[in-house]
Amino acid sequence: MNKVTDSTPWLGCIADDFTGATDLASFLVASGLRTIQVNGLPTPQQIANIKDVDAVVIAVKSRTIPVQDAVELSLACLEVLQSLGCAKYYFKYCSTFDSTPEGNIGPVIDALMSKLNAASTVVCPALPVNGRTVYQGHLFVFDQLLHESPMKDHPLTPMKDSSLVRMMEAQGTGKAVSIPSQVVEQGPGALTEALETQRVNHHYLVLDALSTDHLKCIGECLSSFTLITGGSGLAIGLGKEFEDCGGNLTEVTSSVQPIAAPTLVLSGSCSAMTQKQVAAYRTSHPVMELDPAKLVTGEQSVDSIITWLASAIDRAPLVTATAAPDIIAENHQNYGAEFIAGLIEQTFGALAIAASDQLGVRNFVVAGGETSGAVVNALGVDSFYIGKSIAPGVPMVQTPGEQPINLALKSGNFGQQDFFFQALETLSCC
Ligand SMILES: Nc1ncnc2c1ncn2[C@@H]1O[C@H](COP(=O)(O)OP(=O)(O)OP(=O)(O)O)[C@@H](O)[C@H]1O
Ligand SMILES: O=C(O)[C@@H](O)C(=O)CO
Repeated sequence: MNKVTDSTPWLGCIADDFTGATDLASFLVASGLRTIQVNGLPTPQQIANIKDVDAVVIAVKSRTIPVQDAVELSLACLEVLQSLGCAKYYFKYCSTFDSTPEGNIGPVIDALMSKLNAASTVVCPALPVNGRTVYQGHLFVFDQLLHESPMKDHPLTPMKDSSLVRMMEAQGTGKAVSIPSQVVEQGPGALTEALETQRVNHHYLVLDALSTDHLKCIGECLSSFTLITGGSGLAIGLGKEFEDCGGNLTEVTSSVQPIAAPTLVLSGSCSAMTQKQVAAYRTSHPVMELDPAKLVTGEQSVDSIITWLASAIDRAPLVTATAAPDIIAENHQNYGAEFIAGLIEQTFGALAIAASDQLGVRNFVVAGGETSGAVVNALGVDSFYIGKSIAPGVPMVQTPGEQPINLALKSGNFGQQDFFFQALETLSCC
C-alpha cells in the first residue's frame, strides 16, 4: 500500500477532455480530497505551483485526436504525475465511453499500463447518479443500451456497441472480462477475490455498477491497482483507500465566489440533453445560431457575432451550434466531420477571447467537452479552483489570479433542462 506524504499528491489523474476533468475533480473534492485541475500538459512553473493537494487532475483534449498523439500526450502527463511523486494513477474517460473502434481509450490504457508495469487494470465508466450504469459488462444510458441511446448519433464518436468487453478488446491489445453486479453486490470481500482471480488471465477487468453503493464497494477494492480507469464515478469510493494510506479526508471549503460581470453561454454540444437545455434557455434569453455554411463563406464571422453580442450582453446571451442529427449529417456530408467540428470549435474559442477582451465577460457557461477544451485553450486558462456543484459532475470553477474568470464546463448530457439558468445564477449571482 502506498503511504500518503505531506509533500506529494496521492492521486494523479489524466482526463481525456475538459468537462470530464472538472467532473472528476468535483467528485474527488466531494470525497474529501484536496484537488487541483491543471489544463494541458503542465509547464515547469505550473508543476512548481502544485502544493498542498491530495489529487491532481490534468485535463487534456485527447479524446478525438489521432491515436498516437493521444498516447504520447497521455504518457507525457503520466511522466509529470510521476515526477510529482503520485502513488496511484487514474485515467478518466467519458461515462458513455466516447471513442472509436481504434481508440483512444484502449491504446491510452495500454500505454499507461505498460509505463506503470501494471499487468491489469479496472474499467468502469459507470456514473449512476447521471444514469450511466454497467450491467453484465454492457453500458446503459438510463434505460437504453449505449448503442441505442442518442450517443449513436454523436458528431465525433458515434457509439455503435454497448459491450465494454468487446470494445476494450477491439481497441486494446489485451484480454477483457466482465465482473458482474452479482459479485459486486456481495461486497468488498467477494469482489476483491474475483478481481484477484480474474487479473491472472485478463488485463481489463470490466466492473458492473448499478448504484452509488456499488461504486463505494468498488472503491474499497482498488488498493492493489496502481492504475485505475473509468468515469468520474470511481472517485466516489476512493476516500477509504486514501485514509487507509494515511491521508486525512478534508471538507474542502471553496473560495470560489460568483463574479458580478457579464455572462456568455456557448453551446457546441449536440447531445440530447443539451438540445433540451438550449430550447429552454431560448424562451427567455437572446440567442444567436452558429451556421456552419455561413461561417464557411464568411457571411457569419466572429466580428459579426461580437457586434450582435454587444447589444445583448447584459442579458446573458447564448451562442449555439447545437443541432439535430440530420443537420449534423448534412454538415458532415458537405464539409467533412473533422473540418466542421474544428471550424465550430475555433469560432467558439475566438468568441470567448473577444467577449472577454471587448465585452468584459467574466462568466462563461460552456456545453460540450470538445467545445470546452477549445474555449479554455483559447482563453489560456492554465488551472482551476473547484467550486460548488451546479449539477452532478458539473462544478463551478474559477481561474486563479487578480481578474478571475468563472466557468461552468458542462458535459453534453449532464444537467437538467434548466441547467443554463442554474449556471447563470451560480456563476454571476443573477
Ligand atoms: N451543427 C453542427 N454540425 C456539425 N458538428 C457540430 C455542430 N455543432 C457542434 N458540432 C461539433 O460537435 C462536437 C460536439 O462535441 P462536444 O464534446 O463539444 O459535445 P458533447 O460530445 O455533447 O459533450 P461531452 O463530450 O462533454 O459529452 C464539437 O466538435 C462541435 O464543434
Ligand atoms: O464522464 C462523463 O460523462 C463526462 O465527464 C465527460 O467526459 C463528457 O465529456
